[in-house]
Amino acid sequence: MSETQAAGRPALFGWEFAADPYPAYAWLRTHEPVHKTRLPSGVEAWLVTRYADARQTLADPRLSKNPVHHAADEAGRSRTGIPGERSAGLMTHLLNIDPPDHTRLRRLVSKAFTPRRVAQFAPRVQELTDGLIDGFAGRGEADLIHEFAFPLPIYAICDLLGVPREDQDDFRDWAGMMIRHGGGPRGGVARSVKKMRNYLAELIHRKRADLGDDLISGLIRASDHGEHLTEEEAAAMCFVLLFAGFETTVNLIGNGTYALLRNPAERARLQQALADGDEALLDTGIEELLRYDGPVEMATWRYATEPLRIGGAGIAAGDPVLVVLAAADRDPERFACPDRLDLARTDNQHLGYGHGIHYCIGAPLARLEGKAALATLLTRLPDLRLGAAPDDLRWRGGLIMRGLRTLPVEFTPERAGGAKKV
Ligand code: HEM
Repeated sequence: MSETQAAGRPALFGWEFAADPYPAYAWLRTHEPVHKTRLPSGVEAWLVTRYADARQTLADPRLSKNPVHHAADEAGRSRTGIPGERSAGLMTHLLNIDPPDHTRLRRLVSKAFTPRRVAQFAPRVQELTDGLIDGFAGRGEADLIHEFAFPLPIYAICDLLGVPREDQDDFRDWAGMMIRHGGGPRGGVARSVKKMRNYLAELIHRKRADLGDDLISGLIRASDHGEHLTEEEAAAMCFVLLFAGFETTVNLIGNGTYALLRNPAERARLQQALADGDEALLDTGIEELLRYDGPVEMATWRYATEPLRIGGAGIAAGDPVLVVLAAADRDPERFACPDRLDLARTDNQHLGYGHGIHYCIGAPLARLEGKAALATLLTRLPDLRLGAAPDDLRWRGGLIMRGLRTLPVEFTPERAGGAKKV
């Protein structure tokens, strides 16, 4: 790398970067596509920014998901995970393990996420979506993150797991603590994770005596039929479903709505298609919103188990590697006019759900929730508009996730429509 390139390299990880990281990623893709950086936490990691390299890296078995391969921590403790968690065993989950354990555990939950099984949730997701909109439709304004995007996925995941309705508000509070303090003061996160862990252990115990049709009961059945699933692994599974399925979906709804409000022509096109009863644009549109400004900015941590090369860069054994999905999905080598939002885009094999053996298991549920949320908002609140200037909006500062702290909106209450009969 020449001095001029180093001098021209834009700053990463500041507030300005959080608001719009795409110009910095475009620079990296061109000048240093595989770039070693020091993260705000002090950990050094490689950022992979080109689509072709990103896709290959996500599927490379020489990169482990197990933090014990992190060279910077000989004691085997992850400096990258949630604090206070490793000892509790909740971190021994799908995103932190490799085959054969990964293959065994993933097979156990994959049945819960077939498109057919997930489709059974459609009426409940629609009911939740309408109930939340009913809560603010008469007011003419709302914060769509806190009043809409945030509660929807948490209730949906609770239903999927089989958390009784009367306990779901506790879950909402714990999850809220995790989101609010993510990357900030650590005590709050550790406390809510501990509460969640204790609750899950107790729930698994209770379900054993009264099995139902939910995911936790399915996991218990599997463990009773010789699938070698320990109670700790079952709790870790519930935790990863919450952890991976919650803030991601919040951000799909938040970033997706924001992108539509900032692209009025595309939004009008989608609104018209929905009014005509044509859902094809919603199907391609949700994928485009994932590509254009997806919820997961970087895939989770990977560690080189041996020296290897990515896009010409030499990676040492033990080095952490972060695949920047947000950069790869705007790569002009792969996508025509990548910075343009085109809801009808069909050649759109984006990496928003990852790639390879860790590809998002919850994608069918996320699609269902994202489509219900956006279609219902645009249909019931036809003149929805931003309630703040874009420059006044703040983005969460975390490394992995990309999402807004708040999304103030306004609309005319008299024009708000009622819930569709399902
Ligand atoms: C729009 C919403 C979502 C997005 C963008 C998303 C994105 C992703 C991505 C990028 C990965 C791969 C991470 C990596 O390889 O480092 C992943 C994995 C995963 N996701 Fe999602 N996700 C979403 C929703 C969900 C939901 C709703 C659930 C479950 C309720 C879920 C459960 C999981 C799990 C368990 C994994 C780990 C799979 C494995 O390691 O085998 N996700 N997700």
